Amino acid sequence: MRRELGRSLLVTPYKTGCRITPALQTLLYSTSLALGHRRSFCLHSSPNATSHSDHSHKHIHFPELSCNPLNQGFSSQRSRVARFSSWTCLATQQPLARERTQTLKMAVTADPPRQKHKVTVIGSGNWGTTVAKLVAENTRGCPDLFEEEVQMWVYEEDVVIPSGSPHYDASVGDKPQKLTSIINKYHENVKYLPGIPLPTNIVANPSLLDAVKDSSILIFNLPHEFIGNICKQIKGHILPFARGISCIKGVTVTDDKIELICEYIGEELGIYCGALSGANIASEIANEMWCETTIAYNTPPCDRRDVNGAAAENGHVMAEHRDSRGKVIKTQLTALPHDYPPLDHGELHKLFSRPYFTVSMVSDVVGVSLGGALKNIVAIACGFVEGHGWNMTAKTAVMRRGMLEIIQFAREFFPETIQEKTFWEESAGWGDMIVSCTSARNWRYSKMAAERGVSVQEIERTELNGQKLQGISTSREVSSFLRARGVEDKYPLFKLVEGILDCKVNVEDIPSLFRK
Ligand SMILES: NC(=O)c1ccc[n+]([C@@H]2O[C@H](COP(=O)([O-])OP(=O)(O)OC[C@H]3O[C@@H](n4cnc5c(N)ncnc54)[C@H](O)[C@@H]3O)[C@@H](O)[C@H]2O)c1
Ligand SMILES: O=P(O)(O)OC[C@H](O)CO
Repeated sequence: MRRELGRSLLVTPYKTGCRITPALQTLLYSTSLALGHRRSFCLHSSPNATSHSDHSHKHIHFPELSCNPLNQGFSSQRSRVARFSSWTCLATQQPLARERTQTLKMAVTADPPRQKHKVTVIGSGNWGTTVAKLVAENTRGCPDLFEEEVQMWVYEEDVVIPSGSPHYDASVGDKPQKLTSIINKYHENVKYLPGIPLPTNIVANPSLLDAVKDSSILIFNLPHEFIGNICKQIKGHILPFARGISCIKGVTVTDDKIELICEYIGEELGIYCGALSGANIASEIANEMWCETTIAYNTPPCDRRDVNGAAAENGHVMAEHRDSRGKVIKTQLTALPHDYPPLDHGELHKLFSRPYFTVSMVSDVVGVSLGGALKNIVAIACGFVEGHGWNMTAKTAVMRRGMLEIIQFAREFFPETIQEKTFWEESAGWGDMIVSCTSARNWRYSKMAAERGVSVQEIERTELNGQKLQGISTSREVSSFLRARGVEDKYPLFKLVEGILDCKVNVEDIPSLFRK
């Protein structure tokens, strides 16, 4: 085999009986990715095969080759076999040497994807807008996979542009304007992410149903207390094969049942939804300061493609997908149609990763979701401790004990699938714990509350300009869930935070709680 890098030309040395080794397969595949084409051709290693039935040989994904003429001798629509006498490299439009190619057989197992994924971000707060920014940069950079335009649903508000803003218009003065109009006109979310220029392919949309229409990728990114209402509104109005990623840090507690937000979304909408979480401060990422994150996504069986990129099945299929408790989900998932590009770890990586945003793909939705949700309770505890006047040593003790309670919680309530290494190895684990207890909002504003001697809720109302502290509601939800099961004493730190929020416990009580 010879590869002329300068011309991006791939030439294969197939001769009669030539075997496609795993090493060759890997090289062909990586070369095809590097060339950036997505075609679903496969070559057969049996050069003398004359019919469909002969092709029980190894297939390779060989996307940058086209044959000429393409439609010669196909035996069926979905699995086509033909003899071709000339091959063309799509990247160079050069024919390949005849003697090297004339003995090849080719099968086309699927038409190349014709659709592209349309992406909608639901939510436009500090993190919602930041994620919309990085995703929009990527949809622009991957036009073969994604539609360039990214819809961002905005909870509409009237906003006054302050006179110090470069977007202040004296003729409008202090008259309130719609936040969506401001974002679409100035490409800046002046309320939730001021000072950050947004890509022009983000469209702020005040209509939730219009924003999600025809989108195959839904990114949920708003405070967790609003997700129930959002799901109610969009249920039945999204593509049946849409897939979700939840960037929300929280849990859903209903009828003494605790659910991961991503699974709650999946159940409510009848789709599959993964989770993104990590040590991520929105304002830093919006300023393109480097950080890491973790995405947990278990590609549903019905979406899996074969090695050539072809869909296993087309249309509606019964999918046996398992949830975080190891049970087959009740929802009947609709498979991603085969004329859409696949949606697996590789594609999600392309959608979210940026030079300043390193993405690690995993399958542990429990570890990623609980790490992100429960660390907010610990961050509030650290804020109280520091506001009280104690320093890093006390905070470190709180963080360590907090992590132990998170792991204990995961073991106790999601024993079937939790992978504890997520807490140690991923950004969604210890990474998020550290950043949240040293520089994020839950820590910062609890500290302020303790210093001023007022409640955190009051600080949220007066200081956060509409932003939310997820730790307050998560603390209450988790405590009520633990109490309903009679196990709250096994989680002294979680119990303590609820007690301080309710002004029933003081920070000074912390050491005695742990002595017990
Ligand atoms: N900000 C961060 O640095 C950060 C980082 C990682 C994860 N997160 C998580 O991302 C999620 C979203 O947080 P955020 O920081 O983008 O939000 P935010 O706290 O900055 O903003 C609050 C948002 O809620 C919206 N809102 C207010 N009332 C609403 C209603 N009734 N219905 C729907 N929306 C309403 C507001 O319009 C605003 O967009 C949270 O779960 C948070 O924990 C945040
Ligand atoms: O600002 P917070 O406290 O909502 O936390 C933001 C992120 O979750 C930190 O990773």
